[in-house]
Amino acid sequence: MYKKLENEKYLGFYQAIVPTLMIRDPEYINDILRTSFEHFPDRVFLVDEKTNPLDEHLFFIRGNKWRYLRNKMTPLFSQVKLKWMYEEIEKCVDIFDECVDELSDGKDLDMKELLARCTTDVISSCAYGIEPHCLKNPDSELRKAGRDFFDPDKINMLITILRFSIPRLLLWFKVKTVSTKINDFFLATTNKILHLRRSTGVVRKDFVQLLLELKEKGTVEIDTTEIEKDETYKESPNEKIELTDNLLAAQSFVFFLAGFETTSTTLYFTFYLLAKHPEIQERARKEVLQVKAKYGQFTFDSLKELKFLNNCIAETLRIFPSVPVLNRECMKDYTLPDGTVIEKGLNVLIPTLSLHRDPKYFPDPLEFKPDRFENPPIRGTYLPFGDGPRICIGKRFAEAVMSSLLARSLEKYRFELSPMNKCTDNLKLNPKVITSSPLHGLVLRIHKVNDSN
Ligand code: HEM
Repeated sequence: MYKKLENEKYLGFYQAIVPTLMIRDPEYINDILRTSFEHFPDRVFLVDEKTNPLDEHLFFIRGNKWRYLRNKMTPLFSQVKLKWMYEEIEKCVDIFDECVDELSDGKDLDMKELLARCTTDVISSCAYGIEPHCLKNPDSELRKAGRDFFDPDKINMLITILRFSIPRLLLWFKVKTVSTKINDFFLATTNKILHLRRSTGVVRKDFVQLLLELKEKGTVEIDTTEIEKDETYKESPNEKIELTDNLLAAQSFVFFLAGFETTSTTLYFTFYLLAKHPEIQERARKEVLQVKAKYGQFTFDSLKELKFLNNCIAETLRIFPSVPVLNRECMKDYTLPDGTVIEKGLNVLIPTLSLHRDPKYFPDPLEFKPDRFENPPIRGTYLPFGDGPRICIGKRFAEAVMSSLLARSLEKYRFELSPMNKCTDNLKLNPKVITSSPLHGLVLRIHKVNDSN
C-alpha cells in the first residue's frame, strides 16, 4: 500500500472495520509526532486496569496519567542513572561471554536463544533486581514467561489484533489480555521484591530501587540539566495519581516486555549482518580494539566512542526495526498543511518499516551500509525508537546493552554464518508476532580472534 501510492503524502484504509490514516510524508510525520503532539498524545490502546492491572503501564496509558508517569519516570533513564546501573549490564555480558567462550573453537552456536536468555537476564536484573540466570538455566520462570509472551497462541494473536483495531471490544467484554498465569507471576514477583527491599532496607542498583524511591520521596534525584522535562504536565488538584504497588509492578512489567524482545532481536540481526559482511565486521572490530586500548576496558562512557559500531546498530535497526509501525489517536481535530482535517478519534499510523526501506530516503535500502549514518537521516524517515514526547524511554538503556555486548564479543571472537542455517539470504520474520522477530534460529560459527583457524 505504501509503495503503490508513491506520490501521496497520506492515504486512508480500513484496519478490520476501523478507518485509519497512514502518513507517508516525513514533514507531516514530524508534525504529528513532535510539533503538534498535543493533537496526538496517545496511542490507540485502551486500558481496563481492574481486569488487567499489568496493562496500566507507560506504553498503553493515556492522557494526564501518562504525562504524570512519564515526567516521574524520565529521570530513571537519565545518563547518570544508567551509568549507575551499568555494573548490572556488565555482569550479564560477562556470563554471555563465558557461554560463547565454551563454544568458540569453531563450533556452531545458536545465537537466537542465547541472546534471548542474555537480554532476559539483563532486563530482569535491571528491572526487578533479580538474577534469574537464564543464561545458565534456560528453564527459569522469567525466560518461560518471555517465551510464552512472544510465542502467542491463536487467542492471544486475536487479542493483539483487537487491541489495535477495536480496543473498545476488549473493554466491553472484560477480556483478560495477559494470561492469569503471567499476570499472577509478575504481580507476585514485584510484590515480593518490594516487600524484601522495604523490610530489609537492601539497596540495589536497579529500576525497582528507583521506583521505590519515586514512591517514597515522590521524586528521583537527578542532575536536572541533563533531561528534557515535559512542562505541559500540570498536576490537577482534582486528579491525584497514586503510585500504588500495582502501578509500580506494571512499569517493571513493561520494562521487561518492551526491553527484552526488542534488544534481543536487534542483537540477533546485528550479529547476522556482521557475520554476512566480514569486511564490515573487521572494521567494527578494529574500532573496538582501539577503544579498548585507549581505556583499558569498556566503560559506559567509552561506548560512545564506538562510532562505527553504533552506526552498524543504527543500520540494523533501519533494515529490521523491532517495531515496524507506530500509531497515534487524534485527540483534537487537526488540520494538515494541505488543509485536510484529521478528525478527533481517527487512528493514525506511521509506517516505520516502509519508510526505512524507501529508496527515496535510503538508496539501495536492503544493503547493509553503516556509513549512511555518518550524516543524520531526514527527520521523520528514521524512527526505530519513535519520536517526540512518546519516544522510547528505554532507548539509551537499550543502546548501552547492545553496544556493550557487541563490543565485548567483537573484541574476542570472529563470527561467520554456519551452513547449518535454514536460510541466510532473506531472513524470514515470524508472522505470529507484531514486532520484527526472526522465525528461525541463527547458527554462527565462532572463532577466537587470535585463533588462526
Ligand atoms: C532495541 C531496543 C528497543 C527498541 C527498538 C524500542 C522501540 C520502541 C518504540 C518504537 C516505541 C514507540 C515509540 C513511539 O510511539 O513514538 C517504544 C516505546 C517504549 N519503549 Fe522501547 N524500544 C527498545 C527498548 C526498550 C527498553 C530496553 C525499554 C525499557 C527498559 C523500553 C521501554 C519502552 C517504553 C516504556 C515505551 C513507551 C514510552 C511512552 O509511551 O512514554 N524500550 N520503544
